[in-house]
Amino acid sequence: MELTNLYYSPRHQNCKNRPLNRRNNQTIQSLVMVCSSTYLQDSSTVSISQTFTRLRRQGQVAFIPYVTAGDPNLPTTAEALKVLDSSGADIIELGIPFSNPFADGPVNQAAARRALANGTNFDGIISMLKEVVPQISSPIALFTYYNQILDVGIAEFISAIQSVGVHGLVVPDIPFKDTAILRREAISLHHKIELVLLTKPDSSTERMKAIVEASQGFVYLVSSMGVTGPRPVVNSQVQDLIREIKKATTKPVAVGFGLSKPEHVKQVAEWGADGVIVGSALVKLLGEAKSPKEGLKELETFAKSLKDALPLRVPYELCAQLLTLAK
Ligand SMILES: O=P(O)(O)OC[C@@H](O)[C@@H](O)c1c[nH]c2ccccc12
Repeated sequence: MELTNLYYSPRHQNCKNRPLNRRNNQTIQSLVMVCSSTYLQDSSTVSISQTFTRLRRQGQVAFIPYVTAGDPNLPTTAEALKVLDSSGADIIELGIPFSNPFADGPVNQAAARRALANGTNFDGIISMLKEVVPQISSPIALFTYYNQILDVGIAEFISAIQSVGVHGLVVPDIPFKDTAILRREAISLHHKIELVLLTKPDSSTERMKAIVEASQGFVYLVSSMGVTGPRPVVNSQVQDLIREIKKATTKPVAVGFGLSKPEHVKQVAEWGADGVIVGSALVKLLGEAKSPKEGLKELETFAKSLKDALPLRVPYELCAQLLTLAK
């Protein structure tokens, strides 16, 4: 843990976003270690909301990788989920390949084509998840276009993903009026699926407020207009967008679209994001590698570099204790 990354979390009203003084580092480091270890819970698979609560206590930003199921094949996806889980993923977004992924850029579109070409389908993904979910601690947020749910049937789709322990659902193209139907189906006695909604840079304040109000687990802030895919730099608007959303809700905000380098995720975290979502840059490594084995190795290395780039936040009340102690 790089102590220079220690700074107040912008979450607390009277908190200032400034580095902690570096005096007496040993004391600070040992206290942070003790405090974060007391918070360390058994992170066996818990819900998305609970994951963010744990991370908030530990002063951590969620690393949320995205991969496409079945690319390059389902057995490799099974391994990729385990690799991402052991490389620091806090939540994993898993895409169901679709024939018309209109919100996706070339990398994710190619991944969907490869997955569909090798016969990947919903039933195969469910069977794979049945095996893998018990082996990982990161909750899975399934990513799908709305038509794919309607093709299976809302009740059947929700029941199938609940049965294998999926915790979240991200449906970028669901009409806002239909989200209540999905939320109703997704809450069952035994297992609630959290429906994550997306807000975009061009969402009106009124629409953004309605989205953050209805979103469960976290709010997905799409960082830039257009389709998914690596951007050279992070849209500077994101800092203000995060601030606007945090005026409207205390729910966690995770930023995605275009984040493709460690410095991107660090920047977004320092702007106050509670989570960062990286897809295409990981999908490219996994799906376009010389072999699945090579792809898994590159996935692991890159995922770890992204996780390591995320700053540790020390909750304000802990900062105050640290600073008194360090005097
Ligand atoms: O690929 P990127 O630019 O890193 O963005 C994440 C994105 O892949 C993932 O969240 C996602 C995949 N397909 C989508 C379609 C719409 C919104 C989001 C997505």
